[in-house]
Amino acid sequence: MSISSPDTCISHNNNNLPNLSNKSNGMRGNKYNCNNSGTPRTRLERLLRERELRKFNKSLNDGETELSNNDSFSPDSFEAFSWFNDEESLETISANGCSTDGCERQDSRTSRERLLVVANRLPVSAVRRGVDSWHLEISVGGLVSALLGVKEFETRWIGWAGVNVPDEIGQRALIKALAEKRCIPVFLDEEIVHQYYNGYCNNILWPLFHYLGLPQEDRLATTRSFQSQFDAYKKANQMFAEVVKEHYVEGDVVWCHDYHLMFLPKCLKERNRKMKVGWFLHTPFPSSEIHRTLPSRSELLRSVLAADLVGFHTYDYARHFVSACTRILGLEGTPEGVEDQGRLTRVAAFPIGIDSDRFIRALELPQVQDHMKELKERFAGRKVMLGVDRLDMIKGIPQKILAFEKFLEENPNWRDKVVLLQIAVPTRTDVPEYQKLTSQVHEIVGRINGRFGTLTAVPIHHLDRSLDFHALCALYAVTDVALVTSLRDGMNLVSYEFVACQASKKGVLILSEFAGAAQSLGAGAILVNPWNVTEVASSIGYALNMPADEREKRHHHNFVHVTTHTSQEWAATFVSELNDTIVEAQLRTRQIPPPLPIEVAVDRYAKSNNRLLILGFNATLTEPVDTLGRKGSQIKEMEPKLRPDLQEPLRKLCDDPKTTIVVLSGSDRSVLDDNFGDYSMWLAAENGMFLRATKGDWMTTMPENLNMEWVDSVKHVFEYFTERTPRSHFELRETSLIWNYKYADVEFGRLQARDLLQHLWTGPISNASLDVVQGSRSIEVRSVGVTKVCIGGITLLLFIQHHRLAYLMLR
Ligand SMILES: O=P(O)(O)OC[C@H]1O[C@H](O[C@H]2O[C@H](CO)[C@@H](O)[C@H](O)[C@H]2O)[C@H](O)[C@@H](O)[C@@H]1O
Ligand SMILES: O=c1ccn([C@@H]2O[C@H](COP(=O)(O)OP(=O)(O)O)[C@@H](O)[C@H]2O)c(=O)[nH]1
Repeated sequence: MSISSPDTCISHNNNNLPNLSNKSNGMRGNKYNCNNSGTPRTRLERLLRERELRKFNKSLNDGETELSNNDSFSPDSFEAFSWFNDEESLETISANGCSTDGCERQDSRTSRERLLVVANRLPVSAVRRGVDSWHLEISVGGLVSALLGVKEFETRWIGWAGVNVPDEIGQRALIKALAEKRCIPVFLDEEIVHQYYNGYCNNILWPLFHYLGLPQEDRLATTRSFQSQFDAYKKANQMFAEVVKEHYVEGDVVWCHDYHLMFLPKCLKERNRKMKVGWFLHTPFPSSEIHRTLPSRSELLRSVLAADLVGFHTYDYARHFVSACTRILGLEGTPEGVEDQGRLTRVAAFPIGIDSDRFIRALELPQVQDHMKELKERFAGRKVMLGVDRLDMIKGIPQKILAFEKFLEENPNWRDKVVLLQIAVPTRTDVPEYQKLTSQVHEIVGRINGRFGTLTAVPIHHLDRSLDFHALCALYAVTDVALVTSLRDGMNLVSYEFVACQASKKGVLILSEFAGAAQSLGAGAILVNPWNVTEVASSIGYALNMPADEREKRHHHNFVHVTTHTSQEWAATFVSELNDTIVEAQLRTRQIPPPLPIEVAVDRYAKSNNRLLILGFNATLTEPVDTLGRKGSQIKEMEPKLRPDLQEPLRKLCDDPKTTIVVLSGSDRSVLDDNFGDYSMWLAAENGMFLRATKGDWMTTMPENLNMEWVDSVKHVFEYFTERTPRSHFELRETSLIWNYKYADVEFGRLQARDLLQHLWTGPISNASLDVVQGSRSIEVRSVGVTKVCIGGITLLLFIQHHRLAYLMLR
């Protein structure tokens, strides 16, 4: 049993106002930083920050406001989302003749930023009552609970209402009923739900992301149906994208949620590049070794990377995601996120929270007090232990019950003094794995109750149903020990809710170390490995016997965390980070040279009689080819060969008496000779160190006294590392040496590069006049001043002057 660990949520830069210069210089705080502590605490702070951002953005866009259209947005008939929060008694909502107090209530805070939440499940599930009549029930699950606590934004929710509606009358009536709750449905037919939701989402991605692998007995069948399920998944994501497009207003923040919608960021950006798109994963993201097994691994990662900001609950999940992108896609992981050809997708940790006030306030309500009284009377003389979970294999319900059995077995004196209440909310009941789990749990509960029950009492009360909010709050409040034994869990909000309701009782939380919540509530909880039944059983004993002062201390730690890291803050931080990310991307784009105005260039070209075209070689005249890196990762590489489709146009240009062509490259002379030897042009090899007209001989521009004595010793170091780094190689050029690890395992290559540099600095080059240049996957050592800019530039300027040429440089 491990008792408490310090809160590991790392704080980050204090970003009450945008500190853009720092960030764009790569000086942000920790890698994949945990953002809670940097959140503007008050609404005023946040407004100031937003105003500052808008002003800043405006200056970038010559007077256009890009960040949000708060001021111009006029409210429509949608009711504020806060009905979920204000209307505590709301268990079910009748869509016909809406029962809530403010269905038509207009939102007075019209300046709030518009947020489109896109999630597979709407916060309400629809039940048909007639041809055009619907009954709406609140959906159960942490995603819904957390997002309902978000009040800062002008929110609309796009998702599936959990029901098949094949007819138009029914669809129209449901659209209308949901509109009153600011919800917009995506209609998925039965076949799509079967293949996309039950199949790809819940039978493949869900177990995989929770380290459970694919279902064992069905492995072959699953593999066979994989492609059709993935096709349905993509199709469903396209359908979500269509609905977003219909309801999107320029400036909206579009926040996509969870593993159901990994394809959505790509679909949205393809439709509108300027849309502000964030994606947040509510489950763990597994180690890249697990993600690698997924046949559609690359496609899914690339689609998510289309978002501007990608968020996870914990630092670990973010790290796993970045590592999957580097190892599987061969992209560059940076402290900010993932980079692909100059475009950055920001990746960060945003630990979710709950609307703690709502729970604390609820405890004062008379109906909750009544519930509490009933429960206390019912279980008088016994300690109450509580489990609240969806009936899902990730929640470790069998493990929990077996540990309780072991505790009763080993502690006969407790048998009539403790009761375990397990709320097991049915979920995904069409998926066979979930059906099997239900029977398994029922069997274990029956056995234990048969074994330890008496005529008047049973040790386990197991409920296959959900409870309404008030009943749940009462239950949390009267509990002595809450037991969360998830085998893996993105966060687990039940543990937060329990803590919020324990201000007077100060009960104990036993929490799985495999729940995201363990990182934030580890200081006060008893952390356990749910697979270790003996450890969990002894933790139960420890918790039941814990003295009051220890309970109080532990509770205090957790209560402070739960009440300060709320769902409101979580959403505000995510959205504000998304806005910052967009501004930063604009700044970065401004540093990139503007694209060539083709029409102007063509016009000038046509009018001039004496032209010089300076062309780069690698990536300008060559073409990328797919190669396989270590472990099968796909890497785009440039072959040092002129693209076949450019041969003809290049020859025409070279043969034009009014045009002089120079290819300026870092490559050595032989590469340029091989590719361009029979064209009529100029070649500048090794960044201009060597120059020749193809009709003549090579000339060198190398300074006469260039010291090359260092080459042999550097070569030794390079050879040493090449031998020890599979798939790396080095090139010996006339004036430089390059060690290249672009085909090697990215992370190992980087480690080796660091060691190599250390060897160089402490050995062969410590006294030499050399430049060491670190490329993204290479290390180059060359004499001081041997660069494309210095040598190539000087050479070319002399060349231009000599020929009295106007010039255009293409790289
Ligand atoms: O919509 P369902 O298929 O019925 O499932 C319910 C939700 O389960 C998952 O919840 C996760 O989100 C919580 C909040 O971030 C987190 O605390 C928990 O650990 C996760 O399991 C799922 O990710 C949601 O999409 C579902 O709606
Ligand atoms: O009878 C119930 C049981 C649970 N919940 C809610 O379901 C959510 C469960 O979220 P958690 O993050 O613990 O796990 P998830 O089910 O999302 O995987 C919590 O907000 C609970 O309040 C509920 O509304 N009624």
